[in-house]
Amino acid sequence: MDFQATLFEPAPAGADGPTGLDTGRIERRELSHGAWVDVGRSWLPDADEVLEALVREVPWRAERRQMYDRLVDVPRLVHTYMIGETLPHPTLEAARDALTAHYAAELGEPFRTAGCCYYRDGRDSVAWHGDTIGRGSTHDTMVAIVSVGDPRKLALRPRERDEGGESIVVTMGHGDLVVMGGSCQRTWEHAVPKVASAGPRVSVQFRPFNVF
Ligand SMILES: O=C(O)CCC(=O)C(=O)O
Ligand SMILES: [Fe+2]
Repeated sequence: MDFQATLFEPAPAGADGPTGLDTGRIERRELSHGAWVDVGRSWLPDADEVLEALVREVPWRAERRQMYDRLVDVPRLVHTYMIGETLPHPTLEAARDALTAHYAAELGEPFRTAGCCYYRDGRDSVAWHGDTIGRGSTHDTMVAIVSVGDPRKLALRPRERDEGGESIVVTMGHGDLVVMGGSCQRTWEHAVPKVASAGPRVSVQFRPFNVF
């Protein structure tokens, strides 16, 4: 099931004004177990330029992981900008800072790192997981994702599925913002499933210190 616009509570109007990075347009959906997800459609300005800069300038790395007795390719390219590193487009830095300001009261700390994933086509994906390395496994936190390029689905499901909680899907389109918050990383899992056909998509995940 896709998100209906009507399922979202309008967020309190922000003081950010009508220009780009308007955090007043972000809408929240409460999930179970104290998890929630915020969505801002077409939120990121300069999305075409940002996509181009990301594809061109990020030092993309292919990873391989041990799977039982064999090494398998991780089906996407990755790179993480650590604290203090310059991001490949100024709009990404402006976005991170706007998100830090918007969520300051609720999050209590800035977004610091920027994880980048490059999904080259529909075969690239990320399997079900929570971002539970570091404090996300024990504390409420946030992971803010901006998505550029072809739309892909972010699927979310409660970790304990015997309680009847069904999974939901948020389509992440070009320039969209999706923030997973509250207990989402430890009580829910998320995935970007493979699809029959898709063009390139890059996601940038802003995280606080010690959340991965
Ligand atoms: O690409 C995305 O939007 C999600 C990526 C993700 O879940 C992760 O890197 O932890
Ligand atoms: Fe994740």
